Amino acid sequence: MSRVVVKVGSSSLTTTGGHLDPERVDAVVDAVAAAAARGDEVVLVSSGAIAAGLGPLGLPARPRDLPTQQAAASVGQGALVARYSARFAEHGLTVGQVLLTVDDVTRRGHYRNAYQTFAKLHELGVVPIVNENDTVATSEIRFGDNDRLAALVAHLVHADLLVLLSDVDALYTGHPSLPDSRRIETVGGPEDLVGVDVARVGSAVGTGGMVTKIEAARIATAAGIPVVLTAAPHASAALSGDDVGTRFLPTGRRRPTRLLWLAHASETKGVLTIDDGAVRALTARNASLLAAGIDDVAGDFAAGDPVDVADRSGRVLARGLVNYDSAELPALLGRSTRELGEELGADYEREVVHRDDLVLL
Ligand SMILES: Nc1ncnc2c1ncn2[C@@H]1O[C@H](COP(=O)(O)OP(=O)(O)O)[C@@H](O)[C@H]1O
Ligand SMILES: N[C@@H](CCC(=O)OP(=O)(O)O)C(=O)O
Repeated sequence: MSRVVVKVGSSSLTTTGGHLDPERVDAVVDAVAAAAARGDEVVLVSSGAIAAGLGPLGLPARPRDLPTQQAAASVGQGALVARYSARFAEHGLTVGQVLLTVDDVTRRGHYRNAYQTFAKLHELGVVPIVNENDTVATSEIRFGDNDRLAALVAHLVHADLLVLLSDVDALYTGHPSLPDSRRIETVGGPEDLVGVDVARVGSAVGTGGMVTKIEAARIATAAGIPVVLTAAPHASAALSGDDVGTRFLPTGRRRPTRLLWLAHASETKGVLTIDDGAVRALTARNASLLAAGIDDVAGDFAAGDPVDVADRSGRVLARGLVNYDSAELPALLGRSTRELGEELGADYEREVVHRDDLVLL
């Protein structure tokens, strides 16, 4: 038995007219249901909420402004899940909708919640259908794309495989419409992507094109999870382990889950610039970041927010969840923990970023 995260893009589920294409949704469901029948646990990360909401709202194209995108997502997500529920039910399977925002997976309490939700759904034999919570996500808190969301979910649920389904059957050396472009069968590491042209944009309804898929594959493979990228009609073959599409091999080992979210999912709210001694403490000794090693604070953040940690040249070397508000930090900079404790009370002896909340990049 293996645990698989399958991500399907907007262009594989909807018509150009902005409606769901029931036959294509059904084909994805049938492939997932067949894998579930073999004993696999599948999490489906499905885009398509915005694309499926266009037709019902009479919108001719994907709107540019956030409020209209949110409205379209609100309409389309319902239609999407209704169709999924109906088709999975024909296979005797129940689906559960999971809508995530960045906060759900970077804040400690929320993160545990998300993990437990997936664990319970699996225990109950439910197929989770995940999307970003587009109707409430604002521009600052958006994952940005579902390819990355799928990679992070794959890590969260300890998946053995991530399958990215798109409207193109593989990664090609250049845009697939160009005559010289060839299919890339295997990507063993970043060196295999040198010279591969992914610059041209994707479909009209999708968001990321190939760039976000490669980024998602990088996140998943770095965490030890292999990735197969192929077209939706090959879903069944990909889930059976056949040689289709492009396979990205693992390049690294699993890391603690919450820190992976922190490294890849969060939009940071500020920057702490640290001195050379603090750089050494963080990188060589895995130490916590103390006020004494901080030169400068930029941004507007509250305790608990994710921030970048940069050296004096401005290079970002770590990310962490900060323990103080941006307003109270400047008065603490450069001062020892003991001094702060004596002057301001024990509450000020806490690290600025605890090492458990810090991930080196
Ligand atoms: N080197 C490449 N190999 C494959 N596809 C590419 C490449 N460069 C750009 N693309 C484009 O990326 C598109 C897939 O991205 P996108 O439309 O965002 O998909 P989805 O909606 O499935 O997330 C393909 O249809 C293709 O036009
Ligand atoms: N959350 C958005 C999808 C965003 C997205 O990444 O789309 P796609 O590039 O088609 O995977 C939606 O459901 O419309």
